[in-house]
Amino acid sequence: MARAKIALIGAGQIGGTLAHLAAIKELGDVVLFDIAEGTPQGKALDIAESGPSEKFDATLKGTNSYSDIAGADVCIVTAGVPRKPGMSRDDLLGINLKVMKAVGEGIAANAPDAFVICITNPLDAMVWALREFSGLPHKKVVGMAGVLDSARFRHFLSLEFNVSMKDVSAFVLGGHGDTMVPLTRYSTVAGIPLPDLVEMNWTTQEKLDAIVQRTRDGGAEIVGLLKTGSAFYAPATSAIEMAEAYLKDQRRLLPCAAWCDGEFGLKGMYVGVPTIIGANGIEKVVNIKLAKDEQEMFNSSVEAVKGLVEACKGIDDSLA
Ligand SMILES: NC(=O)C1=CN([C@@H]2O[C@H](COP(=O)(O)OP(=O)(O)OC[C@H]3O[C@@H](n4cnc5c(N)ncnc54)[C@H](O)[C@@H]3O)[C@@H](O)[C@H]2O)C=CC1
Ligand SMILES: O=C([O-])CC(=O)C(=O)O
Repeated sequence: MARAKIALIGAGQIGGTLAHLAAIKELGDVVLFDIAEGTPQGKALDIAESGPSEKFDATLKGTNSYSDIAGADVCIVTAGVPRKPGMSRDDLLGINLKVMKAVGEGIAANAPDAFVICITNPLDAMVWALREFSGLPHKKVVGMAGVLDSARFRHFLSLEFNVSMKDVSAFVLGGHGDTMVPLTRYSTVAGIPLPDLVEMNWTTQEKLDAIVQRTRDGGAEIVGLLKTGSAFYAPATSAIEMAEAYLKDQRRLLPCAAWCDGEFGLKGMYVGVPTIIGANGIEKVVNIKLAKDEQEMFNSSVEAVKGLVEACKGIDDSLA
């Protein structure tokens, strides 16, 4: 069987890391696309030259031409601009919206059957705009954020409980911004929900609240440390987890920014919810029951995302 083709739109920090991970995991042949001349070609060659040591079978091609992504099975979009210290993700909306238009049209013309994973910020509004510009089916266009936010939550919890990250599961829903909703009730250590662990005196409510806040601020913490850009290793790993679920029809249950039309009482919008990813893309949005306080937090996150989508419509008439 021919290898899968993975197109990476944007060959910056995340794009390069995605290419490296896709090759090492032998998910398929990789095409790195960017408007910057030389960058995708240089990164593709550099990663290809790691192949003899790493012993992977995958070709890597860098390009500035959309025609090279023709027939891609998966497109992962990181094209655009990251934030710097002092900025919010929402400050990127105007500049990255224009990028989504070009990328959406490029994917529609060259890889209309692909499963498209958007990473560009502000995530929930950008995945919505990318879907609108590309015209691809909603179940084939999804945003990466919940896997990353949940991974950060899991990491911080594993430090607090001094247990393996493998035994910590967590769910972060809502928009990928300050209003994201880490769900403590649905997060566990080896199946034991976090509120029970507080009752067992394994941690305190204050410590748990601080971990929840650190999770919400997880992106900004890294931006503050790096100063010149934002996180890229964990974001790339998270998107690869989603791409692998699609390519291998794993039916993973992962939190993603997915199109909700009826689920969670929403009428046609993208926001972070639990999904099943398999060979058809988003196979299902898993409509979990939220407690009153969780629903209130989710509602305010939904309102924040709706505000960003309205802002996109105000900038680009074709989206209105
Ligand atoms: N959803 C999430 O959880 C996360 C989202 N991000 C976002 O991902 C995006 C990318 O981050 P990095 O890779 O660190 O940025 P980067 O600046 O290293 O790379 C972005 C690349 O996009 C390219 N680019 C710009 N306009 C383009 C266009 N029209 N077509 C093709 N390529 C274009 C640039 O030349 C650059 O190489 C940012 O918007 C960032 O905020 C970052 C981390 C997590
Ligand atoms: O914080 C940022 O700007 C990048 C991002 O979305 C993250 O790392 O969660």
